[in-house]
Amino acid sequence: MLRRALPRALGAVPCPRRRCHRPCPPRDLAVPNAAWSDRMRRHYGHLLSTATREGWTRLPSFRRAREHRHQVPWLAGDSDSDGAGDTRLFPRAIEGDGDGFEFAMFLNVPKGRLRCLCQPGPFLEGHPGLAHGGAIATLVDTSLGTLALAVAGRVVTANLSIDYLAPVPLRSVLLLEASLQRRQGRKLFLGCDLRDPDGDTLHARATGEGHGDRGTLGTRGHAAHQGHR
Ligand SMILES: CCCCCCCCCC(=O)SCCNC(=O)CCNC(=O)[C@H](O)C(C)(C)COP(=O)(O)OP(=O)(O)OC[C@H]1O[C@@H](n2cnc3c(N)ncnc32)[C@H](O)[C@@H]1OP(=O)(O)O
Repeated sequence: MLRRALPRALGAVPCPRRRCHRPCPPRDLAVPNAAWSDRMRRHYGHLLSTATREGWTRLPSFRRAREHRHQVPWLAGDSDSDGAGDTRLFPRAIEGDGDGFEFAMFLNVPKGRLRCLCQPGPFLEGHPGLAHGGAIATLVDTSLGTLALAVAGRVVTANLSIDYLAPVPLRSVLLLEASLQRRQGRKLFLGCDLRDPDGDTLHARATGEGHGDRGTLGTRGHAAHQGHR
């Protein structure tokens, strides 16, 4: 009992597979794995190689929201409220490499932009062979949410609107390009396109609205984002 209680009391993360209760360092999931297609690897390599020169930062990505706290300390919610600690960040809930959402994000705060390279896996099926609309919405919400958090601090999604323009085949490669469009008080208005990075297909276009806490939005956001008002 002590073996289980002690790591939790110290804030250690139990092994996600529950095979042991030794602390596990969080694994960065936004890096190539065996399930990434050659196309996914090629685009990732290109984004990574040009990132620093063009002012983009690759964001690490972990299984649980709280594992992002050092990087995103203004995540809403209470990290103690998840009881036994067995939580998953929704787009990272499917554990098999390649089965769910494979994605890597690149952020450019001064420009108010985020890129998300993604490969939807077979467990995200809607119509046979095609990605579920809810899975696409998850990618959109996660991308717009991450951008909003980065530029403005503590923000939640108030509104999301998606035009689904062309079906997304499972295991395809997609590039989501998001940008902050404007700000109005505590509200952030964001938009994104989801495209085939090698072709002309625009799969989806979305807009989202994020709302900040009273008193939060405007301090961090003002400093980071004067150019986007
Ligand atoms: C590294 C890890 C990255 C993880 C990224 C994850 C990103 C995930 C992001 C999410 O999915 S967050 C989860 C989904 N969202 C929520 O759970 C939000 C739940 N809703 C709320 O908390 C509140 O309803 C909300 C903060 C959105 C609004 O509450 P307020 O108390 O600020 O609203 P209020 O009634 O005072 O209205 C303020 C203004 O907002 C407007 N408003 C309220 N709700 C709205 C709405 N839903 N859509 C658009 N506008 C809205 C309202 O009309 C009004 O406009 P005006 O100022 O012009 O009068």
